[in-house]
Amino acid sequence: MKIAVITPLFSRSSELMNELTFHFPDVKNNADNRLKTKKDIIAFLQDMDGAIVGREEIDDEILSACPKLTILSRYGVGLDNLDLDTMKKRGVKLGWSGGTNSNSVAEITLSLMLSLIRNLHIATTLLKQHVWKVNGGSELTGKTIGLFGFGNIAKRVIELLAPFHCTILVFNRTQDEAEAQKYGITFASKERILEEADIISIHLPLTSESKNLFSTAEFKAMKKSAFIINTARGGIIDEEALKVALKGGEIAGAGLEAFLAEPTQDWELIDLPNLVCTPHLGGNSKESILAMGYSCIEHLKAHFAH
Ligand SMILES: NC(=O)C1=CN([C@@H]2O[C@H](COP(=O)(O)OP(=O)(O)OC[C@H]3O[C@@H](n4cnc5c(N)ncnc54)[C@H](OP(=O)(O)O)[C@@H]3O)[C@@H](O)[C@H]2O)C=CC1
Ligand SMILES: O=C(O)C(=O)CO
Repeated sequence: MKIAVITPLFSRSSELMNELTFHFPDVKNNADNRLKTKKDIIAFLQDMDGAIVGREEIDDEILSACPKLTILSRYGVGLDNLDLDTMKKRGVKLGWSGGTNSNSVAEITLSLMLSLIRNLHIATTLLKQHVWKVNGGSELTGKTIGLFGFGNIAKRVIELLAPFHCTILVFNRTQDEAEAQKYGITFASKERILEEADIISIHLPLTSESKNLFSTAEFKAMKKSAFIINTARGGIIDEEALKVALKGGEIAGAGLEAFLAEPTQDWELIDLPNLVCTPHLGGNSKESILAMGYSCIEHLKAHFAH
């Protein structure tokens, strides 16, 4: 079987590459990230039986040009870059690595929460400019947290928040009351969360329903003292509206880990003092790099064993 590794992130780990080539000796690797266009991806995938993909866009045009492909194993969790309908139509299987990076993202979410509420990002910036200004913010303990999504990452965030005794309100598509009791949360409407939350954190996939879920009206409905965090996908927050809200003091601050365009070039947004930001590193701890990779290899092994 010929396996393509499209995402250069996978081959950062020699352990993963060794394991993959042990099971599949015929591996083509995009280690130097040279696939820049759709044409490049098609040429790379053309003769392949399976592929490990990161966040590269794989659409109908690519799939129809690569008829030998029978599985895409996703190195990561979000599926917004894959045309799932076409994959189904063409009988291309999906290897999904759900949960493999949830602790990693949840820890970054907690870091962003603490940074925002205790002013760490602002204090760091000022001190590096040799300005000694003391503003220790508020404590996270006892605050009301609004989570959008109740999947693997949101549930891990809830577990990590346990020692902080927060009130946790959750907006989700489906509402399982037994799970709500288990996690000690309350399902709530978007409106209630906007009105009551001290920190909102987004853990939804990017879909047509979640695109621009947070825009001007939502920021106006939030408390002026509230913060918003997005570790999910750019596009769920309207970045133009966010800039206006952050500049105008409609909300107190934001934590962004995912951006509309990545790498972002929106320096007007990045330079805002009440923004704390990371370059989409949430799912990339040493531990999750291995967990995502081994999950991909297991998908390929199971698929080609049949
Ligand atoms: N920054 C990073 O490095 C990473 C970012 N991510 C992003 O985070 C997202 C969430 O990850 P994860 O928790 O693992 O995913 P899960 O699939 O475990 O959870 C997704 C949750 O979103 C809910 N949901 C889906 N669509 C809607 C909707 N339209 N309205 C309300 N709720 C909805 C689901 O509801 P239901 O219970 O009904 O299915 C589910 O609770 C990923 O899709 C990805 O984009 C993921 C990993 C790493
Ligand atoms: O798993 C994901 O979806 C990520 O964004 C990180 O790789």
